[in-house]
Amino acid sequence: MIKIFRQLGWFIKEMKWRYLLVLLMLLIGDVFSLIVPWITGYTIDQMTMRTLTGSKLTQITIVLVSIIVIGYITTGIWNYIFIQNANILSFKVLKKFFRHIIRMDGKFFKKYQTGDLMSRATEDVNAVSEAVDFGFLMLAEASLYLTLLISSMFVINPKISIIVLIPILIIPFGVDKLEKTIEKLYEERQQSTSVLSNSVLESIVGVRVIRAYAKEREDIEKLLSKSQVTYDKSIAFSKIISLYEPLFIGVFTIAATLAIYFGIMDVFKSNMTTGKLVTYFVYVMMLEWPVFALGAFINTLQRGSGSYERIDAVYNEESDIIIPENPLSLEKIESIEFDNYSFSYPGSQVKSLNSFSIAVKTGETLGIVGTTGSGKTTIIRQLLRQYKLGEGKILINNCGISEYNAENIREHIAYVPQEHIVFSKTVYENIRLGNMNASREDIMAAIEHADFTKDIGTLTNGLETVTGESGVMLSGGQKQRLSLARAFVRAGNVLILDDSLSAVDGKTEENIIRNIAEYYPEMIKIIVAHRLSAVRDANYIIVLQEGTIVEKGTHEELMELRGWYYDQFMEQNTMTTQESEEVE
Ligand SMILES: Nc1ncnc2c1ncn2[C@@H]1O[C@H](COP(=O)(O)OP(=O)(O)OP(=O)(O)O)[C@@H](O)[C@H]1O
Repeated sequence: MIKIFRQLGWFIKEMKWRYLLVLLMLLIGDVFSLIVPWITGYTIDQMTMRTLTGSKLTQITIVLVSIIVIGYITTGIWNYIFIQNANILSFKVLKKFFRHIIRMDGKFFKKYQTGDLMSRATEDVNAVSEAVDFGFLMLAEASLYLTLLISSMFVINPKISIIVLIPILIIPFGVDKLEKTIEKLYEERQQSTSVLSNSVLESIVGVRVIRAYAKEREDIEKLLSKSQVTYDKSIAFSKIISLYEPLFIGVFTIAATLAIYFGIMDVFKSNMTTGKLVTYFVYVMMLEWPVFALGAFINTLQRGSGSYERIDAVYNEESDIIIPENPLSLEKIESIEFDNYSFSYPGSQVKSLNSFSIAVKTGETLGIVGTTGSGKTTIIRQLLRQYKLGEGKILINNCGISEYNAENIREHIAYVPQEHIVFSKTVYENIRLGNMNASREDIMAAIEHADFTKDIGTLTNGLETVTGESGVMLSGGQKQRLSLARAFVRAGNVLILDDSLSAVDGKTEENIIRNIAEYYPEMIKIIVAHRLSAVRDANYIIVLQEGTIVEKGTHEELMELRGWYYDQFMEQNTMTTQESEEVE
């Protein structure tokens, strides 16, 4: 339980003045609320002694009204500060969370799936902020109120107060017994929630494929079984949590019974006035709230602590991409070289790149072709520093790639990935993401170079058309050209197309390749393709098989070799000729 204070110590320290103000407000509110029973007892004694005058009654009424007003103001202030604190903490935790995951590498995203990260960023962050809001409030309220109440009770009757305190001492033992079980059950519940979130996300994203393959029933059953696990875990957690309430209520009832019994005995023995007994009774009744608050706070803080651990686990994940202490500054990428480079993905024994060597410099085009799964995308991922480095060297401007900051390298690269990421924004905003400083003219030119202009006219609102979630409003070819236009506005030194022309027809591909050569002559171009026409004019073409370069040269040289490239080219050409004959 103390763990949460260690975990959130940094926040409490940052917000110490706010917390002190809250404590002051609570103290004022609590002291004033204790005066009410005291005044009640005093008034009863005045009445029984027949000394209560009209002016005394007016004074008493004024004091009581003032107490209500002060209580209202102090409660308003601490409430406001607590809610604000919770919001500030959520914001800070989320900011750190996103900053951290955005820097993570491929290994991290293999370990933490999207649904899991979403559940940590929502449910767990809420539980932590609830701990700061409701949990800390309960703690402050319970400890302050209990101290004040018990002290006031001691002032009235120390003997009975000692007897009342005895059952309250039972609480820490009960809490200690329950704590470990609660911690375990909470972690299990959160874990199953993460698994469920992930499945729900997968089903929503893949709903079209599920329908197309008539897998609705199987998918619903899969989701139901995961929901059942989460339900069972939640019930087990709630059961143990519900043990808290009887513990605290039981303690309170014992304390109240003892107070009533011994209090009446003392009045019979004339050790206490009736008014004092009434005040004492009210104080005992008032014990119920802080005793309950103590239970609620332990419960909330424990959940907050468990959730903080789940968030902290993400914070503690370190990227394999080491940031150099004194990175070299990269103004422009002029050359890229892989020298005898080998790489295996984390946890894999297979070499996805094997003794791979190639060099390309400003103005040149490198074409990468080969069988599927031969390592083409892996080369790009290594250049973009998405995974740890392998053996051998990758040189940028003749210096080791690890001597630069990964972000600095990426700044100069305009990259069109295989999977097109389109955000639910307008077409214009989607393209502008490539370069937020790009002018409208730059964007229009990029659209033209991506051969996308003719499509804009067919969209409902032209450039202002909202693409819908993941670009549902666009065809596959349109998404590809939108991604291309985004890369063209980037104004980097390196253009990487990872099979980015696969969804466009031959004519459009030809236009785009011609535009790249004409408008971006200074860039280093790396084109990964299955259709060989996309790399035909490249300065170097490499053919990959199982991570190894098996053929290398210009189009003409490779055709002379009569190897894989030649066979593939002939096959693709025959298919294209047949297709055009069929059209005719
Ligand atoms: N994250 C990963 N973890 C482990 N192995 C991976 C990972 N990504 C790719 N691989 C493996 O590395 C090899 C090369 O994959 P890569 O994506 O580079 O192939 P590719 O040539 O681009 O294929 P395609 O033409 O189908 O896009 C494949 O055997 C693949 O299964």
